Amino acid sequence: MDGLTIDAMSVRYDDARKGRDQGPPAVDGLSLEVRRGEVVALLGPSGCGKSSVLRAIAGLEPLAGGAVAWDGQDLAGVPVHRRGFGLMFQDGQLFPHRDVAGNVEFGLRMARLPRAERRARVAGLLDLVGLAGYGARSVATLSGGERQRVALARSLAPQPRLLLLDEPLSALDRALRERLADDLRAALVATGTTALFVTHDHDEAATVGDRVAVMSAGRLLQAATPADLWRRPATREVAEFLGYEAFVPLDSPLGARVRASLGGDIPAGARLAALAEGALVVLPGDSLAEAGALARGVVLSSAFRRGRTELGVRVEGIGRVTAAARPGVSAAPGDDVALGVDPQAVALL
Ligand SMILES: Nc1ncnc2c1ncn2[C@@H]1O[C@H](COP(=O)(O)OP(=O)(O)OP(=O)(O)O)[C@@H](O)[C@H]1O
Repeated sequence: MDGLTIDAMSVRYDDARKGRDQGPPAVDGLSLEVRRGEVVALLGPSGCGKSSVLRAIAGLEPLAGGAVAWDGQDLAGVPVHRRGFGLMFQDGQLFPHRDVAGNVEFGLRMARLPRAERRARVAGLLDLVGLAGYGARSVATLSGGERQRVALARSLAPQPRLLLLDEPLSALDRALRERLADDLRAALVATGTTALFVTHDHDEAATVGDRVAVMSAGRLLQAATPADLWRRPATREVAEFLGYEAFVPLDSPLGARVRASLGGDIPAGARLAALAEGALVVLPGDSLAEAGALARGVVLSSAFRRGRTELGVRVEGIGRVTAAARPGVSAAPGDDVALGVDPQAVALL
């Protein structure tokens, strides 16, 4: 096997209050592979054990069970600095007394790379992360986003065989995070870097990762490409975590109408339709009889978000959902509306 193999990894912290080996482990028998050149996003809620997985891969945390291997070679007993892995954290942890180039160059000095080669590599990396010409700037004068770009260039500089990234964007504001997620992916792909990227944000995971591994309570729930994960979440828990907000049993009267609006394409064994935000669409006028209409609902709230009107609607048999309004459709709280379904935003479980 090429790249990283995590085989049934467990990580356990001693809890002085409960005594040794009490309670569930922080990481509980997790297996995952990251092939060479692949970027895998490890996605899960706060406290599910993502950072513990990274630290154990790096060798900063002992394994309570299982194994970590690189290219098929067990890393047990290999110290942190001999693993050839890089780490990047939420707060880039730059050296405040060095300028930008000095920060990026740090690992290359350690590796005793000749000066001319160091300079060339630093310039190339600053260009790659969108900071060409910033070399002589003091890091104290940089914005949060620029700092993380420097931190990325610094962790790419020694060409680690695996880069471990722990929520590197989570301290930034939303717009910046989205832009940096695109740039981060581009930099990893351009350098062919094998990477494991930890995040609690499903959009970020799908932007950065070739595959997304979903974790909950120390366990791996599913690993798949972003498109497969979104289309075929393995369980309701995965679907909920991806942002599916309502679930309709297919054998209910409402479920029958969801099936009808999806056409004939229902896999055997599907029991539940998961509706993403905006899967229900408010139709114009009094059009329950119109082809594609699904149900009626009462509008509870209305908000303009991301260029469209989103309505909070109460639907019998589902509860409160976020419905999108078709262009030209206006509805106010208290209105009784007809709803259709957007098949693209429905997954079957
Ligand atoms: N050094 C430690 N000592 C004791 N318990 C710890 C330690 N580090 C983590 N834990 C516990 O292990 C569990 C997993 O923590 P971990 O930091 O790996 O989760 P996470 O998914 O990375 O969370 P977050 O996104 O909030 O950083 C948590 O219950 C946490 O309280």
